[in-house]
Amino acid sequence: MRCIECGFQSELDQKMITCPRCGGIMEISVKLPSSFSFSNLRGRGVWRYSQAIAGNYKKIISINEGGTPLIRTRTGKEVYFKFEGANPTGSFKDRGMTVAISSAVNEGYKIVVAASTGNTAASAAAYSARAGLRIYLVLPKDKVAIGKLAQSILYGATILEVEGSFDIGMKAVIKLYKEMGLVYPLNSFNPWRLEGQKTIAYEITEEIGVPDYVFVPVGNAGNIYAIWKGFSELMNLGIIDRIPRMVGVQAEGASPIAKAIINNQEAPQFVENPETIATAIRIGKPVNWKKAMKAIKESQGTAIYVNDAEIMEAQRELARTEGIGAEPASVASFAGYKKAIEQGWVDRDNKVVMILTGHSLKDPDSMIRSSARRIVVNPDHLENIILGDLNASS
Ligand SMILES: Cc1ncc(COP(=O)(O)O)c(C=O)c1O
Ligand SMILES: N[C@@H](CCOP(=O)(O)O)C(=O)O
Repeated sequence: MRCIECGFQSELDQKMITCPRCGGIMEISVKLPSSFSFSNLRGRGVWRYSQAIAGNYKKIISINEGGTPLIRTRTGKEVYFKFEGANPTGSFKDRGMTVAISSAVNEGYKIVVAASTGNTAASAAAYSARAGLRIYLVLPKDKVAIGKLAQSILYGATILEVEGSFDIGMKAVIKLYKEMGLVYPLNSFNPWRLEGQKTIAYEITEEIGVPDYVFVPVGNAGNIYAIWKGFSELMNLGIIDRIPRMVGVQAEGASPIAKAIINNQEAPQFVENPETIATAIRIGKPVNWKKAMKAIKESQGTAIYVNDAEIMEAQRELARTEGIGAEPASVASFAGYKKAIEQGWVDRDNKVVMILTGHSLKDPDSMIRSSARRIVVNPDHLENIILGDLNASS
């Protein structure tokens, strides 16, 4: 393990979450066994890749996460959507949560905590329930999509609401963890969680080989790093000979990393009051910014931002042309891809994967805002509507 801030190094230690020397964010290095081969793996989902997941797990808390569909666009091009909405609680967070909660259980913790814009909360609450752990969730008051809040309530979490943005809750959780060793933190500054999320890269590689580009929505910025880490591990072992360019996509009103990359700055300027319709990525101070920028730079990728109108248009287009329902933050990847095509730095013939991070049902309000054809009818004469349409189109 190595601290990304001060360079402190340690043997793998599953109790270690932040740097014991400076409190910074830790990276976990994994050397896959030289015998690693996709053809020898058994089972499906995250734990199919257990040889690659750092740590010891006497007991695994799983709800059969991962193994999500990689859906090819109906245009027939080599363009794919990795639909993370198909995870047990409807987002990619479940991949990380199975590993983080299993670590918490194996290390003897009884209480877990997370700050969240909603998806981490729902996932953490479900896995805590399955593990029999007590969970506290710190949420930005009135800023969490209704489906996610409903999930957290259903799974029995204690919900602590704070005024202001997610970043305030995130800071409070880090402080709580550092000052009160009793609680296990489930956010993505916990590097063990990212060990689960990196399996997205393993699944993509096993199914279609190496894409040219992977588009990832970026909020707290752990996932883009985790996916890059997965590809890097496979390349270090010689299973693949290159890694895809990682493209981070942020919402314009919450885009510190994208702006830093675009403006060629070493570090982002944090956003005090992030605003976007994509509440899941309404984050102004991403804790993993260093890891995300490393992933982008080392993969020779880039970052881009999209505005709320582009996000909502992408959500509609994805649903109405591909039949895939994803929440606003999720479709930032598709909105980013469309922009990259428009700007001409991605070609329609490139092999591309867009990560659709969460299910549309998470945020019903966003779907209801879409233009809809809703007609009050006489139930005895439904045919009038259809015949009228046929006449109009002939
Ligand atoms: C649906 C969704 N997409 C994307 C993200 C961004 O992921 P990350 O925080 O790992 O950048 C989140 C949460 O942050 C999310 O809930
Ligand atoms: N969108 C996230 C924000 C927290 O991210 P995390 O990956 O650090 O837990 C959420 O769903 O809460």
